[in-house]
Amino acid sequence: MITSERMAAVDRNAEALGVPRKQLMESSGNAVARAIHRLADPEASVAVVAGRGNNGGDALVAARFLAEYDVTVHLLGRPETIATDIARENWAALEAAEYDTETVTDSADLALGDPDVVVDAMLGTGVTGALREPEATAATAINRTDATVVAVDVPSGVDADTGDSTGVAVDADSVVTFHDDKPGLASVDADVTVAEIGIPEAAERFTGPGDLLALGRPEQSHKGDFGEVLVVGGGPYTGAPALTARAALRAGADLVRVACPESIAREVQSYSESLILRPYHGDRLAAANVDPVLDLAADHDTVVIGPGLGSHEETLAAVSDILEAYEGTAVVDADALQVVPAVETDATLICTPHQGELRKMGGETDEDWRTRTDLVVEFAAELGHVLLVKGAYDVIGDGGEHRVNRTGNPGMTVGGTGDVLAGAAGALACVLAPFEAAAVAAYANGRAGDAAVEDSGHGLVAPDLIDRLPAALWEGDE
Ligand SMILES: NC(=O)C1=CN([C@@H]2O[C@H](COP(=O)(O)OP(=O)(O)OC[C@H]3O[C@@H](n4cnc5c(N)ncnc54)[C@H](O)[C@@H]3O)[C@@H](O)[C@H]2O)[C@@H](O)CC1
Ligand SMILES: [K+]
Repeated sequence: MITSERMAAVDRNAEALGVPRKQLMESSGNAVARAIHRLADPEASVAVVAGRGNNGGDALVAARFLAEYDVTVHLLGRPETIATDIARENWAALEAAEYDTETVTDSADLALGDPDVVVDAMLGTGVTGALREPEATAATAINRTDATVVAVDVPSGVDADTGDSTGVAVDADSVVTFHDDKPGLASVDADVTVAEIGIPEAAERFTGPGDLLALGRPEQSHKGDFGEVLVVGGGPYTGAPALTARAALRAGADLVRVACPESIAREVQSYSESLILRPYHGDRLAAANVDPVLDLAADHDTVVIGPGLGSHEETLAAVSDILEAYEGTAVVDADALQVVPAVETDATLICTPHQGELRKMGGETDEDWRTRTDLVVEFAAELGHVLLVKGAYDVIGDGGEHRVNRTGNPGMTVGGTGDVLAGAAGALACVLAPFEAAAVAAYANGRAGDAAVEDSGHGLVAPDLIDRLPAALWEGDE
């Protein structure tokens, strides 16, 4: 099963892998035509009803694969209003080759006749709300025919994710859907065929630019759309929590506060004036700080706990107590990771170990790490949390899904890059589901590292990544 949002991401990733949308449209149209070959005898009459989006584009392609049939293509709307280049190109191809085409600008003008087959390609995953005109009238007209109705991707008017329809929807006999089944089709009373359209498996397995689509564009978001992050770190180390907090800010968080021992507050502040500190009593996290930190945590959208905390027994016990009582979303990094397996919590944790830390948590690693994503998925399931295991290939797993990130470079083994990643994950977890936040953070962090190496060669330091996070998250790669 794949949601519309994930489908759009995978489609974008396929494009980045060298398989552009127009190629996928060709495969989709071909698959629809093959379904018609199975359903109808040669010379049967086929009415293709195409909308102006890519769903319609699929059917415009299908028309070219139906030479044995008597095909008429009805385009709903003027050709100039076709929404995408690739659909428009396929319309132009039909026109140039003098296919039997009609444009319908007024719903009253739709003359379907009495076809043997109707191809419903008005709307697919791009539908929002109830069908408007001329689509609504066309849906009623389609439902009134005695034809076998073949819907492209989803019956028009049906929401691919929920199966809901807010008004009239096409009553299809059969549905040819692409790449993977859609959740909304479960409630549709029709034969559903899933057609492979040549999307490489890597477009789903590897993070790519499509994974960033869920973030939206910076101009669409406003201050307050992201969220507030609390970094709980520092003690024996002072640089780590500062890096984490600065990374969270650059990854979009509206506000980041650092809870650290008062003994190091001045030094943490010295890294950046923009950091807001909430110092707690003492020189390392300990039992007395648990309640004040929990109070602070309750006022934030996410918490990042671990960077620079050290592994003093008292500190680890305090981390356990905090995680047990906390109920929100937390990124757990560095020394704090080792307490996670024994912690019982209602919190949603994103754990970011490297392989050494993973072993310390009781997880299994393998030399051939790339092919052993199952180890991460299984251990994540055992923990009940999201795992982001850092390495040459980062593996992100949540017990069900997994994704592999291959951005980044050997220069990133330098200290502090993990702190940056944890901060980015904390910020992104304010706006994305935990698994997505972890995947996008890994992708962007690696991309920032790649950009840094490209700009200045090797000799990378962690702050180089921080400066490049906004571009890595919000700028296209074409
Ligand atoms: N990876 C993918 O996502 C792929 C998608 N493909 C096809 O592309 C389709 C999605 O294409 P699009 O994103 O262009 O979307 P659609 O073709 O589903 O619809 C977009 C158009 O419909 C209009 N519209 C939206 N809601 C409406 C309503 N309630 N009443 C009337 N008009 C409405 C929009 O203004 C827009 O012009 C899929 O369903 C599938 O058929 C395939 O070509 C292959 C790959
Ligand atoms: K459709």
